[in-house]
Amino acid sequence: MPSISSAAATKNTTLLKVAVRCRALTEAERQRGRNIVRVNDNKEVVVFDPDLSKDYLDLLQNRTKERNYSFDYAFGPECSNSDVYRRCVFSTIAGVIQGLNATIFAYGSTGSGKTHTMVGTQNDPGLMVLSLHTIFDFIGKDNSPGDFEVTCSYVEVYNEVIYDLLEKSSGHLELREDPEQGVIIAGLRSIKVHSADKILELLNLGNSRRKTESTEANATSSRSHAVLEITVKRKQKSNYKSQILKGKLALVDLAGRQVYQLYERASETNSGGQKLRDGANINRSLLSLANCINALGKHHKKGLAYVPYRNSKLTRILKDGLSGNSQTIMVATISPSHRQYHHTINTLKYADRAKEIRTHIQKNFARVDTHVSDYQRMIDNLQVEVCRLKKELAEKESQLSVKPVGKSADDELSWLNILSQEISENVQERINLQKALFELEETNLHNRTELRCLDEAISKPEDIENEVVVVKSLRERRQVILDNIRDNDEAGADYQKEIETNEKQRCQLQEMIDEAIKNNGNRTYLHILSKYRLLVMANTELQFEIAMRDQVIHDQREAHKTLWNLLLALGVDERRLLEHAAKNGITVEGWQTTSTHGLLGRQGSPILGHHKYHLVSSCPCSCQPCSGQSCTPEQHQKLSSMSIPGAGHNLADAFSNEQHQSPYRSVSYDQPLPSHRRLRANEFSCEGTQGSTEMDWHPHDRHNLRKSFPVSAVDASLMSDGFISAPSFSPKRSKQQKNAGDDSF
Ligand SMILES: Nc1ncnc2c1ncn2[C@@H]1O[C@H](COP(=O)(O)OP(=O)(O)OP(=O)(O)O)[C@@H](O)[C@H]1O
Repeated sequence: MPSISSAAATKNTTLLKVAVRCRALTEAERQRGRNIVRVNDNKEVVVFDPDLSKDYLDLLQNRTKERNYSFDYAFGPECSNSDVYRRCVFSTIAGVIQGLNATIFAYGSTGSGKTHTMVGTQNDPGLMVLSLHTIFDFIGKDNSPGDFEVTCSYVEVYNEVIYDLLEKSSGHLELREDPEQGVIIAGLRSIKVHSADKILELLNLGNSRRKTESTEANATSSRSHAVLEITVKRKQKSNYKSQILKGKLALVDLAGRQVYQLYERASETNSGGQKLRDGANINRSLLSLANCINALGKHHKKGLAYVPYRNSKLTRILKDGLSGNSQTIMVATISPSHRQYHHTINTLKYADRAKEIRTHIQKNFARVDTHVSDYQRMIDNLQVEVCRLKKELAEKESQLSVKPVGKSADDELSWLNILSQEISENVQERINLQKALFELEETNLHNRTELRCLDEAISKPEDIENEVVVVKSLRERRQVILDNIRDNDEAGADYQKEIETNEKQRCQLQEMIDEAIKNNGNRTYLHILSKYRLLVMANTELQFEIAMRDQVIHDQREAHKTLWNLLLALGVDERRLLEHAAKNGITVEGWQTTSTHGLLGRQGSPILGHHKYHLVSSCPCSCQPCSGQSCTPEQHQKLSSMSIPGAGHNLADAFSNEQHQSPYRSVSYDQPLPSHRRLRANEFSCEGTQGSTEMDWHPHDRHNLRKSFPVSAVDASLMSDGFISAPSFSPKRSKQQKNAGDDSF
């Protein structure tokens, strides 16, 4: 399975581009209000005080609510969608053809013009439509050798559930994390397209399925967030190599409602019932987005603040666009009406903060990775097995002669469906919360390290001459770090509470199942039900393991690349290095000693041989700064002995430094485990899963995985009764996993 990875070329850090677009007053607004927004010089936005009684003196004495902002671009009511596109989007789309990622999202209050900007109308097509035309224009004009493949997907996030807008009746889709591709939506259909017209057809189809509602502020207010993703793959072949460049464009139209709808006056929405639930979920996403923008905005000014991507599906989907590999453009839309003053200022405030957000851009190249594909295959097989069991279950249900007492077959089946869905959501939520805690700990680990360094520097400042000034600035930084640690700890405590709630919910579901089994005479039926349920959980667990394992592999690959580049930069004699490596039983694949070019310009990153990979990744060795325990003396000896000529480092140090970047490993080396991550031995009592889920992880990671998936008493009793077997991981799988584990740990 070819996997796409970012090229080894240096990452270019870039700032988020922010454009503000002010539409004209609508007819209704004109009747009841007046214009208080002015756009100057295509960059500046002035919002006047809506209170006309304020005068020049108030302005001088800073008593007015007039506000002034400047952005990368500003567009007034006279500008069309194509003006916005030409000036601030077009150049970014060109990059997508070259293998770069881009994200464009519209942000603003309800009725401010997000959908108009992103989707547009027949006469004034929006950014989605214009971008697609550009992509196909570029492809049509491209004369360089290589084939293009364009695919597209379109999803909506409604009530914190993801639906495929290109499927007639899409089920719930789940998010999965891949360290190389970022967050991906599992099971999402990606359709190959050959022309812009075809995508536009799909876009229209998807838009017709999108959930909208009529509000006072907007007759067709979007109730869901929509994400259109276009992927452009370009296969390049030459005599010597073939590679795939992959650019990705995400175009996002956020749902209506205000970020701060909680404070919104009732007169503006008059919504109730189901609408309130939608509103709460829309707000959850928008609030999370606003919180992420806040955290990212201060990230570069301040210390390491935790960015709460995990708090909503939307922010998880947008994570790459907000801080990863993407050139991102935010189009903040505002209304000029004086009645919208607070919404306008709120939007502009976030747009202003977003100007500080940094992302990086680098080209994405494909490479073949059999290691990950093995796992992918396992998941696929499990999914096939789940489908088969589902079918079997449905057939069994229809044939059942003995129905559960007091319930019709239909009732029973829908009960099963609801329960399965709830169990799946419960597990997903727990995984998400556990990951959030991992990340929080990682962030605070960095903060605490910096705090220690600052304390040392404050106690003995090196710059004696400027001591007062230096110590003052160190103290300020110290305070920022302390604030971040406190904020992160608070967020951690919240996640902890959520995990407890989630556990309680799991127990309730368990009780419901226990009850049903007690009252039900049909054991064959229960056999299938329970096996099905276990398989679903096993499948989810595998996905979690894969995500974590991939993360570690990814970090190690990065470490390898860095190390080899470092060696070359230091002028190491390649031949001597290879000889030395060979003497130590280390093989380096994909390395041609005759070449005089830099390593990564030649064949991509060399893949280290099996033995070496094992050594490197299992080496949280005792040399500084690592202080782990799992490196054997021989392994450590081998790594330490590989000193780099002319440099005061050795390989072990170089790898150790990189290793600390893995969010799943570093916490466990030198920090005591927080209470929520400690093993409770009796939770992992399922005989059947032992061995099958045994992984070569750091023990703490393994414990966490197991803690996330305690096997139920019901399953255990059914197993002991011989009615069900353990989650069906085959011995082959165990072996594969073990080998893979050896490979990477
Ligand atoms: N720049 C513009 N030029 C002309 N009309 C516009 C412009 N922006 C918005 N409108 C009109 O204003 C109304 C509301 O716009 P739109 O539906 O795009 O808002 P929205 O921000 O997407 O709202 P919601 O968040 O509620 O979905 C629509 O009738 C739209 O046609």
